[in-house]
Amino acid sequence: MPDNMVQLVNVVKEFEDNVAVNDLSIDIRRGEFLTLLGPSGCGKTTALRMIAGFEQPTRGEIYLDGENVVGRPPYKRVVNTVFQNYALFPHMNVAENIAFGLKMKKTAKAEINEQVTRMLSLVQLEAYGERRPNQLSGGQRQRVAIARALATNPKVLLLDEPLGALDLKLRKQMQLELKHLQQRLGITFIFVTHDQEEALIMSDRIGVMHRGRLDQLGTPSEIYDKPRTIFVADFIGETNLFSTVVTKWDGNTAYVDVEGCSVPVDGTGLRAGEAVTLSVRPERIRLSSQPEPGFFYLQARLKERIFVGTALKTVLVLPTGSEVVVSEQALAPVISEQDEYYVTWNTEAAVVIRTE
Ligand SMILES: Nc1ncnc2c1ncn2[C@@H]1O[C@H](COP(=O)(O)OP(=O)(O)OP(=O)(O)O)[C@@H](O)[C@H]1O
Repeated sequence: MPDNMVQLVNVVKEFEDNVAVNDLSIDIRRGEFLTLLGPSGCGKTTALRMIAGFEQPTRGEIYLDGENVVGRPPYKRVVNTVFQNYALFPHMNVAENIAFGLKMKKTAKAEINEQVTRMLSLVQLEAYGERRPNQLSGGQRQRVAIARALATNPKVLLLDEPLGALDLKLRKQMQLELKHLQQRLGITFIFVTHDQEEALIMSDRIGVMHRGRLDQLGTPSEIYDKPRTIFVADFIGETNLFSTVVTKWDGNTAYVDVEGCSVPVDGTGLRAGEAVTLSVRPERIRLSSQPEPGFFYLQARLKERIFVGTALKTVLVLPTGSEVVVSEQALAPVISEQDEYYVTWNTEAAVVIRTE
């Protein structure tokens, strides 16, 4: 049994003169919750539709459970899809909706009934079998859509922005529900979203897509803490980017110039004269009213302080006019309000991104 449940090998999808997916290679493990994350138009839905069989790749191969499925229609693949708009049949009740795929497969009636009961209980809708979709809330409809997709026992469930139509509170609740459901079932989920927080919360691994390509594949903490491209650093969470040059290198530590100040960074793989970008998360920057002894500092002018519930965000302006954002826990002792501040950070807080 291959370890990888889904494999895309150099997959390209062209629509007339538009390249929607560009040389995408990705291995998705058995039982994994993998999210394809990226802004609108980056190609994530097209990638999912090719795995489902609704689109065929222009070039490249797609393997499901070890078998090349290019050219095979959706109903002959071991996958099922849940869409954002539920796509439930309005004239059928919940139980009939869930039974639909099994009926098409000519499953025996007793077995269908058993499976429908199992699925209703899985999504906690035991009492709703007789209802029509228009008698359900948005969250309940989406649970029916998930139950319907799981009823035929697919090896892979594909989910295309399935929580997009729900309000924020319900969406957060469903994120955890779906994650727990996936853990209980142990089947592979491939989830598509443009919401980075949703991806961080739910996924075992995230593939960040940008202009049809996979920019980075990693665990949520790898993607957040060690972004490999400027796009990933900027798209996931909030960050401060400083584009700079390595001025000095002594083996372990390199020094880069930020606003005329020599700032130490991890020197691994760098060389003097190389152009790099530093990414420093707002919560990793320290703000003080005096320079901290033993640390480099950048002097900055206060622009505004914004209270965002759990955090206090401070926007400062550096001498060259660029801005830096610092985020502190709202409960942390607030230093007195003044016009000038000093900002610094620990060496390991700055992620060095090599500029290509
Ligand atoms: N059937 C099609 N014909 C022509 N172009 C298409 C077709 N489907 C998608 N595209 C184009 O391919 C690119 C990728 O689209 P895709 O829907 O995969 O992006 P996405 O990342 O899922 O975006 P969204 O979140 O907005 O759905 C876009 O430029 C889109 O316009």
